[in-house]
Amino acid sequence: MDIRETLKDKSRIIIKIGSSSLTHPQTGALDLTKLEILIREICNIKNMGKDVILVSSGAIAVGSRSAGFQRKPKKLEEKQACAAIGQAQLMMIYQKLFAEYGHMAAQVLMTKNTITNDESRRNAYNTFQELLKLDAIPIVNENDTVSTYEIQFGDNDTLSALVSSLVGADLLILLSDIDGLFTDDPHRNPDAEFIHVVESLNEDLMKMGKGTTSSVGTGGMSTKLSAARIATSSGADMIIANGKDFHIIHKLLLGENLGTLFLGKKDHTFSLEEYLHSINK
Ligand SMILES: Nc1ncnc2c1ncn2[C@@H]1O[C@H](COP(=O)(O)OP(=O)(O)O)[C@@H](O)[C@H]1O
Ligand SMILES: N[C@@H](CCC(=O)OP(=O)(O)O)C(=O)O
Repeated sequence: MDIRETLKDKSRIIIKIGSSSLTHPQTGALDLTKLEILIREICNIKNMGKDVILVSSGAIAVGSRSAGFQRKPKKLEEKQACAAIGQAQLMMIYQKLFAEYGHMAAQVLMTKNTITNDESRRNAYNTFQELLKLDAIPIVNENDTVSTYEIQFGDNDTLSALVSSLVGADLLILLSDIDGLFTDDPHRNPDAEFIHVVESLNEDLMKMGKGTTSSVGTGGMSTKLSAARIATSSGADMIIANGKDFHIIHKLLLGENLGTLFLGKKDHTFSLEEYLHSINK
């Protein structure tokens, strides 16, 4: 059987959208046409009886545009203020659009502490389980406004993989401004070649992921590959695909050969506890 065929059977799906996929490149303002499509795609997955969690970036990009910044703010307190403005705007739009299709959006803001502290992690786990039981669509972002080092070191690629591991998702989809993983950053190296499937993430592959040149993105490909390591070793498949047209979501779930597919490990080698121990050392 084609490995992509198995994507039809996924039942707990995390979708991560990067800032660059939510905003107009010329102005940085939200692309409302694209958002309408995103919400329809997600509601349709819910209507199939599957669980969906959306990890949405964009708070700083949207807030900084509203606050009149010409480019991504550099100072920490500026980013935090912009995140506060932008997150509220994003949630207002998500609430409205999901409600139009009869679905409930729920905001979950997390910090690194939510994952590293045993009690907070258990709380977060219980909340996710309950939200999914209630058929709500959790919309996750880092709590950028209050968590200083999150903004400096944090990125939603890693966060989405940790959420994927926490809730036992079977598929993580990262939608970005690029078709998937190339052998090198194609914006800098025109000879870079596209990689369709990654069966095992070795060190050579990890080195292919470079940072970002985008004016709104944060992690680039390197954080997406770290996310792939976490997600696949907790048993989930992961796809990096282009978020320029969100119709790609149902195409991926029908098994179309789009994006880079990272195959989940069958032996579930990832331990959230061990990972937390390693980042706290
Ligand atoms: N090996 C690679 N393959 C593909 N893209 C790469 C690679 N290395 C670095 N990149 C860069 O990563 C960018 C995507 O990351 P980013 O800008 O953070 O987007 P997002 O906001 O979607 O998270 C691409 O536009 C590309 O320039
Ligand atoms: N939490 C931040 C985004 C962090 C992040 O990883 O951004 P991106 O590289 O656009 O996915 C925000 O909402 O602005």
